[in-house]
Amino acid sequence: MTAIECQDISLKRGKVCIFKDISLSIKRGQFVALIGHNGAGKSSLIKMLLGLIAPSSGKLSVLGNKPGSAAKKIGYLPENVSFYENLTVQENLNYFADLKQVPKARVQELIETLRLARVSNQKVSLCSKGQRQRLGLAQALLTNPELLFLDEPTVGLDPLASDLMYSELVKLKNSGSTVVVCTHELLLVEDFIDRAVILCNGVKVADGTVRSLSEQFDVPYEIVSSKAVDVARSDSKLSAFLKENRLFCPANKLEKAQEYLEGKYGIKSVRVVSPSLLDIYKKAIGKGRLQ
Ligand SMILES: Nc1ncnc2c1ncn2[C@@H]1O[C@H](COP(=O)(O)OP(=O)(O)OP(=O)(O)O)[C@@H](O)[C@H]1O
Repeated sequence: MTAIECQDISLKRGKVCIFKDISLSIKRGQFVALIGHNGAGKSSLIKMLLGLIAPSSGKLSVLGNKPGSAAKKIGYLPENVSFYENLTVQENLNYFADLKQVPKARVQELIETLRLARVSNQKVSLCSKGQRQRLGLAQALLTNPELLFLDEPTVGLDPLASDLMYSELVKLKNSGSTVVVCTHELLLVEDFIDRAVILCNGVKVADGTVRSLSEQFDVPYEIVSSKAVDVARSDSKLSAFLKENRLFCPANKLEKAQEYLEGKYGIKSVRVVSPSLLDIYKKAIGKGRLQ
């Protein structure tokens, strides 16, 4: 079952083409990062999937419906979330819970889970950035959404607060929901996602798992083993992978190289480090900018 299906969607504003011919299919239960440079079109794409803006051309469906028609099943944490500043954290959540016809017990549950209990009776105007973001997440999670969009949710958060946010998102994903997060924090997000979609100048330049993107953009894995580095120096099958005394192996040759190291040299269970999303991003964006 797909959560999001886009076919050749384009968005124009006047003469400006914000994005062009984007096709995207996201399965239910996937955790997807939408990444790209400033102005690449990420927020516009999310707004379109929420039904807040209409595409200029192309077809799209969200949870099997027209965007905007399954609002109760969809959560959204915008980039700049706003609240009733003179109401407390709890009063704000109660207000949104009433609007969305959600029982108050859910508000209490989220206050506990997202560690907002200490500030639940504090006015939002007095909340810190991190507390506001957690409140934003609580608001987005009120209906236990089947699909959740988050636009730069961890900007300005301390490392533990970011980690808490992503842990909650993984829990939501593990319960079967689809999570789409738009972010610049590649180092932070790479451990949590199933897949990355990279936009550049309004064009989708990459889409896949870290493994598949590593193959597509030729960003190698590293085999971290001093024994393997030693044997590679005098083995013509491995020496091409040596770079400054480190062993970098293309994704599509990784298993073969490991079998070879074990079979020929008895070097077992080497540590393998996958390429970072940042390295993949640099290559993908480099190619995208040349198009
Ligand atoms: N209503 C509009 N009219 C004209 N141009 C627009 C409009 N809305 C957005 N844009 C332009 O579309 C492009 C994409 O904007 P968008 O906010 O989607 O980018 P983004 O990838 O989310 O950027 P950032 O990472 O900076 O948040 C930008 O160049 C922006 O100036």
